[in-house]
Amino acid sequence: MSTTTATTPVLGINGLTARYGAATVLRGVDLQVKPGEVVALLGPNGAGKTTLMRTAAGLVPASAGTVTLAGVDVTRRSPHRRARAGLCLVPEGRGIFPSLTVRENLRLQGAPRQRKETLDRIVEAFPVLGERLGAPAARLSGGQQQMIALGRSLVTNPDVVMLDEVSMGLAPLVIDQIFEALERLARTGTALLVVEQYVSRALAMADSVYVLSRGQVSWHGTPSEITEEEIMRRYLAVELPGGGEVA
Ligand SMILES: Nc1ncnc2c1ncn2[C@@H]1O[C@H](COP(=O)(O)OP(=O)(O)OP(=O)(O)O)[C@@H](O)[C@H]1O
Repeated sequence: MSTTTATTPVLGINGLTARYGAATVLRGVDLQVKPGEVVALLGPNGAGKTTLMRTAAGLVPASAGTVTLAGVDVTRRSPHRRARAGLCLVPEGRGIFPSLTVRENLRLQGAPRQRKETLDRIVEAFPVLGERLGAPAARLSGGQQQMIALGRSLVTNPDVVMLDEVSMGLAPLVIDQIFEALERLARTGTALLVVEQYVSRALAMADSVYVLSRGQVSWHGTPSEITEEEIMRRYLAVELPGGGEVA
């Protein structure tokens, strides 16, 4: 009997290195998402956050290191098999099909037998989608389109969902709704790895925080161990009013 099961991460990233051609973008990244945990992944533009998620999902090959799902090494598995093993990526830009209806977008994944049940669950989480099931996704607002993307992540009942800048381009009120939906999702026990430009929102919901700088983890801890200001000033190189130094 294993005594490590309780702490085995749902998603384990170990010494991960990835490159585009000659450019190395991730350099030996270690990151763990434990069951049911919300992990925020922060860092300046170009640090490699999207690449980390794409490599975990199998869309970018790892040139060194491993990706594990519930302790199982999936580094050489296809994106499809990783999705079946419980990993879901909600990409930046939403990845929905504008000309298909809301219902069709939500039905693209998942076993046909469970479609009705799944659709009910998604509509329960995002009631506004229930009112627009027959409409082409292109006719929905940006926030509603993001709800489709999030809804699709529920279809396969994943153990861990990676969310890349889900608030991008949305109005504050809509972002509130999206984050409420994420918190509901987290409460059901789904682990989340969240890349988010709004540091305060990310810190408010995270159990664990990683800061990535130039493809390496530059800080890791809990939100109680760091302030938003410190992250902005030391790691994101954002000049704050009052003349804070830039790292
Ligand atoms: N398909 C690609 N081909 C070549 N280089 C790429 C590709 N995608 C990203 N890069 C480069 O890899 C580096 C990391 O990019 P990535 O998008 O992972 O960073 P990020 O932290 O997500 O940044 P952002 O916040 O701007 O999305 C950047 O220098 C970027 O220009």
